[in-house]
Amino acid sequence: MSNSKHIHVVIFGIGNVGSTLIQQINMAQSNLQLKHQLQIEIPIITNSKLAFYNENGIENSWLIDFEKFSEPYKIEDIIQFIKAKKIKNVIAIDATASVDFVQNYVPLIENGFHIVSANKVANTLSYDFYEALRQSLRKHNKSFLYETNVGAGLPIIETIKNLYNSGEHIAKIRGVFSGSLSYIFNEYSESDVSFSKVLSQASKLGLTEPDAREDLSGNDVARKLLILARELNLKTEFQQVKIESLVPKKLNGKTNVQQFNARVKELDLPFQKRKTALSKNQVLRYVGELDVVRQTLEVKLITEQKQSPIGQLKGADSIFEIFTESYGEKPFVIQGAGAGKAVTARGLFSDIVKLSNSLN
Ligand SMILES: NC(=O)C1=CN([C@@H]2O[C@H](COP(=O)(O)OP(=O)(O)OC[C@H]3O[C@@H](n4cnc5c(N)ncnc54)[C@H](O)[C@@H]3O)[C@@H](O)[C@H]2O)C=CC1
Ligand SMILES: N[C@@H](CC=O)C(=O)O
Repeated sequence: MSNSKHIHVVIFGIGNVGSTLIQQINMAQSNLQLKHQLQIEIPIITNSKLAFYNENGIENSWLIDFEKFSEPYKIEDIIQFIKAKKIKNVIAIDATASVDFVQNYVPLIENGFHIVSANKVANTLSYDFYEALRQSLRKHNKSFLYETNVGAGLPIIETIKNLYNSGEHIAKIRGVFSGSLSYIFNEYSESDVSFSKVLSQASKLGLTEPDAREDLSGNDVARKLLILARELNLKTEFQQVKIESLVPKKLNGKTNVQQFNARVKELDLPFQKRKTALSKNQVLRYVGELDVVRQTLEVKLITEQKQSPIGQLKGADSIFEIFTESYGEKPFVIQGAGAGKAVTARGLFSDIVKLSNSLN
């Protein structure tokens, strides 16, 4: 036990992904110890308002402990606790979808935290923010891993980075980038169930964003495209992504999530019309395309032949077709579950282990 490396993980956001990560870490302890001489402790867990602290690491009773003993917090309280208890090797996990939370990244980095994030927001704000974050990481010698930002647990970002760093010329990345939209259109195209019902199933399975309009508006796919573009050193902004939104204007903007959910049946008729217009061999798919040569990014709903690789997708699978110089006309393809709490939490866990291996 004494030779183990101790890693401390502070989890922000204990929803679908965050709570599954806690379960996966708890279940993997003896294996991590045996194979990697690694002990991962979780001294703090939080939701948007409350934090629960245990300097020795939360226990299996964490859910009840959180309900009973959590208290309101500010980010300074978290930093202060870690400092006061002299806790080293600390990784902040962002398992929120919060725009506000990413403003904490730089203060966390300045106070010794590494970051592992499932939240796409930090990588998709302005390019100035993107750069400032990386400057802070370099200055404080800290790491920021975010493999789950694109394709959940699939190794997309690392693959793209490795290809790019080895000088491979990537011309285009095309595919179905969203697990939830994949599930929605795979199910909807094949079944007689209404669009709103399929959407609600996707949400119950933990596939959608906390606000499903983030998926339906195309914003979530646009973010993924932008993240990949920036990995390829394109200084692109979110506003440059051409987006086809599937949310009618009247349900966007002025309605909140609850109001949208209450009126979601209004989506049924327009989607039924699109479905009726399909021939027997066609399906609907929401695709993204990053054309690196032209520097264009576009996300849209298309009609696809059932027999094509994109047309054949099942479940919540994503597919990424990567066109490069060495692979020629035939793309290099990565396919698999592109959303879901278990695969996403596993992706975060892999980032934690990867980062831990680089720490002393
Ligand atoms: N569910 C999935 O399949 C995938 C999710 N992701 C990303 O993972 C993140 C989490 O997704 P889910 O767990 O499905 O969402 P969720 O809605 O189930 O959980 C989000 C949690 O974040 C908490 N939260 C919100 N604002 C916060 C703040 N300022 N500080 C601390 N906690 C805050 C909420 O209270 C909630 O506990 C999102 O960014 C999502 O895009 C990424 C890949 C796949
Ligand atoms: N809503 C997203 C979740 C993961 O990023 C998706 O469906 O891909």
